[in-house]
Amino acid sequence: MNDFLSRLADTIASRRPERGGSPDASYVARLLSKGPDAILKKIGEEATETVMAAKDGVPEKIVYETADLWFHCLVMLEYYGLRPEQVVAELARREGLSGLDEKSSRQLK
Ligand SMILES: N=c1c2ncn([C@@H]3O[C@H](COP(=O)(O)OP(=O)(O)OP(=O)(O)O)[C@@H](O)[C@H]3O)c2ncn1[C@@H]1O[C@H](COP(=O)(O)O)[C@@H](O)[C@H]1O
Repeated sequence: MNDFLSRLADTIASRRPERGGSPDASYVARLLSKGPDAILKKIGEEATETVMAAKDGVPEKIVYETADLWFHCLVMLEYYGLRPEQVVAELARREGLSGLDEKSSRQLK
């Protein structure tokens, strides 16, 4: 999975206008060239569509909308010069740490 996300992130990075991505030929180039407000608006829309799909409970719709959401998050990460490997590394750092334990340690601080 990590390999695929890395490859997709590389494709997205290659669509940066300064790397020759053309807004006429590429959805990603078009979205990157519109800037952060347009990218973040798409994430908001896709998050809402994911929630609605989950409420409907149709597995294919949940997978489809979650893919749209993840994809647009990858575009957002690229816009800010970040990589999916960094998100996976953060999840890996949390592996085995109960969310409840983490929350109570924060409340002690
Ligand atoms: N995985 C995706 C992917 N998932 C979703 N989308 C596009 O994201 C858009 C989702 O927006 P909506 O569903 O809201 O549809 P819409 O109403 O047409 O969108 P808007 O006009 O509102 O932006 C659609 O145009 C989808 O085609 C994607 N576009 C590209 N990719 C990947 O990115 C690569 C590079 O794409 P290009 O930059 O277009 O070459 C592709 O080879 C794919 O691997």
